[in-house]
Amino acid sequence: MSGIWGKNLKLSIFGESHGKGIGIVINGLPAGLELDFELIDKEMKRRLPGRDNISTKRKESDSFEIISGYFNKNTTGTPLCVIIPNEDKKSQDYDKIRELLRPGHADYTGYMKYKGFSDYRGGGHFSGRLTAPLVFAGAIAKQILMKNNIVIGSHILSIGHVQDDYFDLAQVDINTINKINTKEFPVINEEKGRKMIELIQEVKSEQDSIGGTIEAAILNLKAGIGDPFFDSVESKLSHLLFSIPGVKGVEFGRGFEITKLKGSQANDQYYIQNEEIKTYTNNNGGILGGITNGMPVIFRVGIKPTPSIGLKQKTVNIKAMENVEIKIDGRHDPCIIPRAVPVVEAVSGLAVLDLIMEHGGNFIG
Ligand SMILES: Cc1cc2nc3c(=O)[nH]c(=O)nc-3n(C[C@H](O)[C@H](O)[C@H](O)COP(=O)(O)O)c2cc1C
Ligand SMILES: C=C(O[C@@H]1CC(C(=O)O)=C[C@@H](OP(=O)(O)O)[C@H]1O)C(=O)O
Repeated sequence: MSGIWGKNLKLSIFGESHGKGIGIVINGLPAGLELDFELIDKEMKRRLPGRDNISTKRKESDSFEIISGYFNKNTTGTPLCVIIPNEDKKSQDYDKIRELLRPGHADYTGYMKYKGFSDYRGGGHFSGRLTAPLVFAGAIAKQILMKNNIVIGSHILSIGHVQDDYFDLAQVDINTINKINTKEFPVINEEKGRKMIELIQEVKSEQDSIGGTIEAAILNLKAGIGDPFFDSVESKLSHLLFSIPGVKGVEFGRGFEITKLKGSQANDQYYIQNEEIKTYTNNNGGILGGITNGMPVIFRVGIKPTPSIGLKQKTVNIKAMENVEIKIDGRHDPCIIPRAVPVVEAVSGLAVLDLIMEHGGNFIG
């Protein structure tokens, strides 16, 4: 069942973009955790739609209600369920095109899988809106990880061809992350950040959209976490990262660039610092044999241009079985990347928490 994920920490997401609400049930949280609502609010705001002129105009507050699993200001250890109401639905935009398949969105595949019965409004269950509950759950994971000194940070690495500086794979540290965290538009090179915003505004004025990449780092994961083969750290992270709508690629360390190197250039050579084993370089992104090696875990996520664009496109009417043209009105993100940054961090936190729980629950708390 696609809406359920996890081994030790189990997630079940539900809802549709234009239904009553969306939410998540989190199983496996430790009992006795006082939730950090300031952190949850902060993370939810980073993802919020309708917040600036480079995101969708749909205005949601993403205020949430915890239905179960929280009592007397503490998690109970039983399933924690949260609901986020949908407040700003404009379903008439979708009535007009209900039989026309939006190129690049999940209209056709969803129609085939659910035999035409799925809620098509606002992308239904496929909508990027369902990343709101993921951010809620991720904020709880981040809180638990932070107690254990594990920090996750990320920046926008590229929008179209405009490229930010890369993380220094072996040297990225808490100062780098803290500096990015203070920025509204999270980039290392602010000049490049301005160019990215200009590009998003340009494609928006052309009724088009643009894609890009996000680079993320997980700091202070001890060596020895993860498994070979099926539950490798890369597999666990990728599973959740590819669950984010619009994600088309994930690469670790030097990524595909490593294929162009010789072994002598690619291998991360060892040294000892303060009785800890480190590597001079971090081309493998902190993972060897599916297991953490104590260096920062670094990866990049590639996200496609938003499928719903205002420009005319060729498509079909699935009821009439006719070739037609489609022009999509409505409130769409001209670029998904800025709003996906907290989502990438959230799902990474959830994957890491699940991995760590595998290594003994007493690590948490
Ligand atoms: C935060 C976020 C916001 C998104 N906003 C939009 C949007 O406004 N319009 C749209 O067509 N797609 C948007 N998407 C992408 C679609 O949901 C996604 O492309 C679609 O469900 C098909 O899934 P796929 O691209 O993974 O194949 C968004 C995705 C995310 C993560
Ligand atoms: C509402 C959100 O984003 C939505 C994601 C989305 C899609 O197709 O993914 C389509 C748009 O929905 P609507 O047409 O109803 O405005 C976005 O606004 C959100 O992220 O909270």
